Amino acid sequence: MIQETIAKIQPVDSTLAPAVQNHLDDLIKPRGSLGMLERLAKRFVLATGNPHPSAKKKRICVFAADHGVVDEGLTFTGSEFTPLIVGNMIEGKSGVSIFSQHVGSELEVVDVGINADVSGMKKLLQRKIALGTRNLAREPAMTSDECARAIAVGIERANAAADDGIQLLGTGEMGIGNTTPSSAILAALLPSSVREVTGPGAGLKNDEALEHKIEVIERALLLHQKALQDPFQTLAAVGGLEIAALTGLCLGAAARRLPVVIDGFIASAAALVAFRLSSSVADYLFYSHRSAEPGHDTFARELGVEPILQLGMRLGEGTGAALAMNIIEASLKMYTEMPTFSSFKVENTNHARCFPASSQPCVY
Ligand SMILES: O=C(O)c1ccc[n+]([C@@H]2O[C@H](COP(=O)([O-])O)[C@@H](O)[C@H]2O)c1
Ligand SMILES: Cc1cc2nc[nH]c2cc1C
Repeated sequence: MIQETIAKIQPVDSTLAPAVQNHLDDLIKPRGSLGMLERLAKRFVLATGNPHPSAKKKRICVFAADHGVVDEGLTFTGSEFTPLIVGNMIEGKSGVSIFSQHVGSELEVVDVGINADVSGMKKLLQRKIALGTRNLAREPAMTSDECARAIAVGIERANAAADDGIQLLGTGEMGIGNTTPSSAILAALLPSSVREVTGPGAGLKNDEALEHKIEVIERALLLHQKALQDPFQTLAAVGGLEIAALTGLCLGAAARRLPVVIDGFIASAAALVAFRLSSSVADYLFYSHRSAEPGHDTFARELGVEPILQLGMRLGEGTGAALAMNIIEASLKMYTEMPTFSSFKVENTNHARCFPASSQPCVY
């Protein structure tokens, strides 16, 4: 299923880019004056191939799972918070539930590996693969089979969204301990030093706790050195079930030409794996916000991506993805609803781009 999906992912047709840019430049406004909104609309039109784009139908897919590596004492809270927050999510009470309602997005919450019996949570999609991962500091977090099954759940949810007519997908996750596998993935696949991509996650007691987290990840990367040659094996060795599902969501969505908003730090690690499996995935991804988790800046710089919001957020769950969805939707309304110079039969004033007049070329 994974290889089949990857085979379907096509790069966008960049020969359409000049026509899209011409339309943006014909909209009745000074050229480039809507800044990033213009780039967002262009990316969306190219991703979907639809000259009349819409993001009215939105869905955030949250994957939840636990992590054996919490045994190393790398988190402020215990794994019991994972089912607790997931319970809040499905009852409309967590950060992502409130923000997704605010922006008019559907919310889907999927268990792929919570270390608790959550079968009584009726609004939770039950796709449990294991009761969390194994401790990646001592052994591979997942078997290849578990990792492939988690990716397949993500692909399944992307296909379900596309079949339901969803026009914009957002990622979300919940999993105490999941910044550790995310940092390990970034360090292995960017690549970068562990220190540069490791931070406090949801919270750490003190600087020594951060040093301990760095040391555990460095040790894990040495232990799994062989696996790090390959993105799938890296994901299995040092990743997480929800991270693998998010990788699958990115792959599945790209195969269906369905744009995806990547939430913060953890989702970015999942997107990186997808990108390393198929570089064309990048054409379908948007990045909601600059996570306050320090390693996110390294990720954004190395991949040359442009997060939309900068609000000091580091909650995860899909909170940033929810907020950025409305901005992307606004950019599409600009693209489809704003009149053009041509329609008014007035001269396009865009040759007078700079004010005050300057001998310097304009940069947009
Ligand atoms: O996505 C982010 O930018 C982000 C940054 C820090 C923490 N989180 C959330 O906090 C949890 C992971 O933090 P930790 O310290 O338990 O590894 C997990 O449930 C994430 O949703 C999320
Ligand atoms: C309370 C809490 C809420 C969260 N939401 C996402 N990760 C989280 C971690 C904690 C600890």
